[in-house]
Amino acid sequence: MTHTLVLLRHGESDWNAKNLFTGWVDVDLTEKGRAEAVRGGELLVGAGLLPDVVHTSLQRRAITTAHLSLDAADRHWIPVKRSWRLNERHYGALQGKDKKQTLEEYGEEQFMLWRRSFDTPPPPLDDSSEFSQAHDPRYADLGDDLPRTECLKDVIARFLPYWESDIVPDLRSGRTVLVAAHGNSLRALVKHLDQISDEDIAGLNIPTGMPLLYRLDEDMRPTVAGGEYLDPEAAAAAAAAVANQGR
Ligand SMILES: O=C(O)[C@@H](CO)OP(=O)(O)O
Repeated sequence: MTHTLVLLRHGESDWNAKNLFTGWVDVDLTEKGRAEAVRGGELLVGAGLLPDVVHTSLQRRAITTAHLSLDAADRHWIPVKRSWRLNERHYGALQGKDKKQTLEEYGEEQFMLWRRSFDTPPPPLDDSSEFSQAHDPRYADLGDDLPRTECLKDVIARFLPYWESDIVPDLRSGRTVLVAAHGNSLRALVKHLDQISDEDIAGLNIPTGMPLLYRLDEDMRPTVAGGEYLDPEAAAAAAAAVANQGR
């Protein structure tokens, strides 16, 4: 018997469209992003994949994507579980900065270290910044867990406890599980599932609004390495566009 997991990165956000580092800043979807979310739901229906439960972050772009795609699949009524542990990687002092300008200012090597290295976080964001979440009521209970910056390694460390405590039990109970989250929080999960090395994960990009299906065995290992995008051609083109951001 296999377990069914569908990963969905949110549709295009306002700051994806503006090419700004986003992280924990709570931006909305663009009209294109909303359409991507609806299409994601239609792809689920077309593949006969009807989620029984959805897990999302505490961020609007993932919450709205989950709602729009489930609405399109007539599954708007399923239970929802939300956790900050599914949030996008905190981008530290880069939050709110233009990707192209950052690339020009710091050069290709530093830019890619901050964007895709496994263990180099950007400089921390000051609590007084307009892009800080230090005073955001939804994170009031986090205490010392509230990040001021994160690298992918940090995201894995805060995501995996939730994977084990909340998502794996839903999968083991036979539910079809939808995880609606973010480019880098989903990269953290895919790295774990596919056991991708710290070096190779730098080359993996998750496109917006494209459902990615994993069938998992009893050990929660993928039966198909890398999973299967429901629309593989569109997903490949969209992933290449993510890789090229800033250029
Ligand atoms: O800005 C961000 O938070 C992320 C996702 O949009 O960007 P990147 O793909 O550069 O990690």
